[in-house]
Amino acid sequence: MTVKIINKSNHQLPAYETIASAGMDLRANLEDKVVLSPLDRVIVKTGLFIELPVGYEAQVRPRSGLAAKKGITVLNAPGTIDADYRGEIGVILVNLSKEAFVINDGERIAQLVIAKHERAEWQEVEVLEESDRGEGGFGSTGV
Ligand SMILES: O=c1ccn([C@H]2C[C@H](O)[C@@H](COP(=O)(O)OP(=O)(O)OP(=O)(O)O)O2)c(=O)[nH]1
Repeated sequence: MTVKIINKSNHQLPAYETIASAGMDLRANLEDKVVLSPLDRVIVKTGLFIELPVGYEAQVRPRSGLAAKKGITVLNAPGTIDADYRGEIGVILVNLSKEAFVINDGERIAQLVIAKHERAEWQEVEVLEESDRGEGGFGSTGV
């Protein structure tokens, strides 16, 4: 599929032909580096703006390497980019390690996955059909 994108960042988009993975890496678009203290969070701008067709969303997901090696993840993962959003894509990073983390301009901080989603037409009713599980949840079957 084709998705319109405006790139106001200092960095080039990856060439489509070279992307075999589900996610396109998102790079930090910063004038100065940002120091993220332990348990601190920050919205990192990407300089990217997209226009998705209705029925699609984009998900901002963590990178496993940053998470495993540095304890850096996306706080609201997966962040949702709505089809009608025309603003700049931001990444909410949180530092779950015990050391400060430096985010440099151009650093690959997250990845963006385009996904189709259902559009539900909510049918308001008084009763829901019974099921084996019923209202049990949150560990009702044991830990
Ligand atoms: O990680 C994210 C999450 C959201 N957004 C942008 C795109 C999205 O379409 C918009 C709103 O996101 P969301 O619906 O998650 O935010 P909200 O807290 O419900 O705010 P709003 O009242 O703006 O909908 O913010 C991002 O740039 N990055």
